[in-house]
Amino acid sequence: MEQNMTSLIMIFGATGDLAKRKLFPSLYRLFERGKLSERFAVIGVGRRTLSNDEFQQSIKDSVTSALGEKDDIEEFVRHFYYQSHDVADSNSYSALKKLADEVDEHYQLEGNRIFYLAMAPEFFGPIALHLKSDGLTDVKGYKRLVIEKPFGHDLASAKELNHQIRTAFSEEEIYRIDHYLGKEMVRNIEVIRFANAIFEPLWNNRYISNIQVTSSESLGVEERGRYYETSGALRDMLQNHMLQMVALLAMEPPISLTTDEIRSEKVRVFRSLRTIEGDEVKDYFVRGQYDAGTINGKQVPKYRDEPMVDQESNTETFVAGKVMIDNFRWAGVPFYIRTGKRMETKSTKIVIQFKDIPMNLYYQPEKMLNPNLLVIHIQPEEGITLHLNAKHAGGHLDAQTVKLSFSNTGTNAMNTPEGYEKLLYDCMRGDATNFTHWDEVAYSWAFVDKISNVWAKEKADFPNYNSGTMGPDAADQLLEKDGFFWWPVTDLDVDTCK
Ligand SMILES: NC(=O)C1=CN([C@@H]2O[C@H](COP(=O)(O)OP(=O)(O)OC[C@H]3O[C@@H](n4cnc5c(N)ncnc54)[C@H](OP(=O)(O)O)[C@@H]3O)[C@@H](O)[C@H]2O)C=CC1
Ligand SMILES: O=C1O[C@H](COP(=O)(O)O)[C@@H](O)[C@H](O)[C@H]1O
Repeated sequence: MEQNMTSLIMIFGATGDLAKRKLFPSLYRLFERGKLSERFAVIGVGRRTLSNDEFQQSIKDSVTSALGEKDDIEEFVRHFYYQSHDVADSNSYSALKKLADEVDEHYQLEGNRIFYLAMAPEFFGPIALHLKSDGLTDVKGYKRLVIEKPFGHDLASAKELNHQIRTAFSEEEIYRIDHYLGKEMVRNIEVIRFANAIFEPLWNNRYISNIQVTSSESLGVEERGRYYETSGALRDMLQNHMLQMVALLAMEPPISLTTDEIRSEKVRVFRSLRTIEGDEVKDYFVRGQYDAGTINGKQVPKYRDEPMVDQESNTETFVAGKVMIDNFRWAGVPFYIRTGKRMETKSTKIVIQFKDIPMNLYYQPEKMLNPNLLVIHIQPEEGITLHLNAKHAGGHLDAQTVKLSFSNTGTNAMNTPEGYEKLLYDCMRGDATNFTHWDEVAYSWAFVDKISNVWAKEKADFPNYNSGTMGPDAADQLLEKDGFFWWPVTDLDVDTCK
């Protein structure tokens, strides 16, 4: 794999929220750890007028607010330049090219360029076309395009966008960000699965009864009402982050750990997703929208009262679904997924529930033997918990749940890097494994479009869950009718499992 860390990083949208909250602190952390070569530079692009000094000050502010005061911050920000540039204005790309060429020469960047599009998605296609037509991609080093979500609004618009960016960049040069793929424990899924003799033989429909993936947020839609109204939880979270986690949980072992091999196994999972359409949608998927309620003792408004949200909005802020993977390994095993805003707590967890043993010798009639669970804690805590049954010391032979727990937070708290830091580093190294390939995007949109098409035609009975709860009752009924229930995410905390 290429390890050339010498690069010019051009961030389009450098005055925006994502750049300030995630990208600049992540770049700083790479710098601090010595993972950026001395020969790197960043050109920030935004519409507003800023001098280089003002831009560098905004970088300092962003790093300080995320990571605290840093002694070497002046040295870091010296690598940053700013260009005021309206991406819709075809004439201003020549000034950008001139600056890029000068910076390239000054730092001897060997013509290596990363174009990071941290802007509203309607700009992605036009920027990519201009980068090519105005010669910014005409370099002797590598050129890579990092593109933020959402990648399209549906399959048709995603195809159109893909077509536009493919005129300027090859598939190998496109890094579609899914920041969940930068999370430590999401990356750990394949290691837990494929490096443990005790799990791999059991990882199939003979031993697993169901898998639950929850990503709950206690925050509401905040200031993103305009975007969210056109998106909803299905497009915002399920089409990308949730289905990516399902793919990692369900894929076959790759023959090697190369980008192509891992991607092709994930694509095979997407191809095996059972299509849910028409009348079936209500049997497999539940949508919700938050009402007012109380979170952490604080009263919060309903979704329809959030800024830039329609008073009659039909947008879902919660989605739960039963996903079936129709292949030899997973036939008959439901993957239940749910995600939503203004839920009880911020938590992303995966629960693998194993089937019951054929006969239970160790229970009193009123006690049930608990199923074995493997819990993968993605965030906020990071770790793994295995729920087993064992005898209490000194007691009778009655089985009790005991938990074997590994807490990543306990051993590694200060070193757990932000997902964006890892993904930026991967991109600089030329490792696209944890970015989404076009085929994954296309299959996931095809799956999601069938659901959104049905929902778009029917007015929902919203709001249907109170803020501070785990979603509408129908999400519980989705599992109850299969004889299951959602494992409560709060009781499964890795830190409480000693
Ligand atoms: N914020 C987040 O947490 C997340 C964001 N994303 C994605 O990242 C992308 C950016 O989001 P976010 O940072 O929140 O957006 P913001 O609205 O905060 O920032 C938008 C940026 O685009 C610039 N911009 C807008 N129009 C133009 C134009 N015509 N020419 C040049 N620059 C322009 C703005 O510059 P100026 O203000 O100077 O005009 C600003 O720097 C989106 O695709 C979003 O979906 C994905 C995951 C999380
Ligand atoms: O992509 C998105 O993710 C965030 C949740 O990310 P997390 O890392 O905090 O779990 C979500 O709030 C946002 O709506 C969505 O666009």
